[in-house]
Amino acid sequence: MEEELFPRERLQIAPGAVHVPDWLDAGSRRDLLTACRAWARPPAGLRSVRTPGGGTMTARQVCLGWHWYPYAYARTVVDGDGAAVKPFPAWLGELGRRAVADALGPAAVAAAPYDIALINFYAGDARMGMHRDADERSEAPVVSLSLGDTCVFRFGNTETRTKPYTDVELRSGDLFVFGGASRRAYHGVPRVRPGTAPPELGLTGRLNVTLRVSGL
Ligand SMILES: O=C(O)CCC(=O)C(=O)O
Ligand SMILES: [Fe+2]
Repeated sequence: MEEELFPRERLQIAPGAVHVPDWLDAGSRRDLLTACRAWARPPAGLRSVRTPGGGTMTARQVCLGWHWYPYAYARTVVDGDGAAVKPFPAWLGELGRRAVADALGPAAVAAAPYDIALINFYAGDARMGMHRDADERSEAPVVSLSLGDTCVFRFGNTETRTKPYTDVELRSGDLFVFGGASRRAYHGVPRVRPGTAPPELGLTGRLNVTLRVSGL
């Protein structure tokens, strides 16, 4: 890996929202990618998400534990092949709890276990519009892990899709956690930088895994 001219430092972007660069070690990045490739296979595999307005999200998605579709959760892929959603593995929940403890401190770790993963795959210049993660009943922090291409992650406020917001570069191996006062903040991915994935990982494109507590 290329040396950074200045090491990237962990940064609180807003109260309860923290970016931790290079949180995943090399082995964990490889293991998570291998797992994502298996989860992407049918049944209940990677799919394009259609929105009620008639659009299609440019990032493709696969879910674990609960299936997300605009704008609710189900146990089967109700807007796809109808198959049962793949189980949410215990090791992923443990990773989520460790991430929250590292980013926000042990007191921020939710009592309820993580039970949802949404895995988004951004090919080429796919992106994601400003939105809130609002279909979970739990206020537990959302844990976001990134692999592959670098993106611009826009983290805003709880009131509007517009300014004020902060743009953060998320790179392969980075962790971003948002909970507390930031749990319902608008956020999105205005741009991915194609071709920026570190070659040693062997991923073309960008993967983002968010872990959530459903409260369902
Ligand atoms: O890809 C990302 O970094 C964000 C994904 C996201 O906001 C979501 O899945 O709700
Ligand atoms: Fe989100």
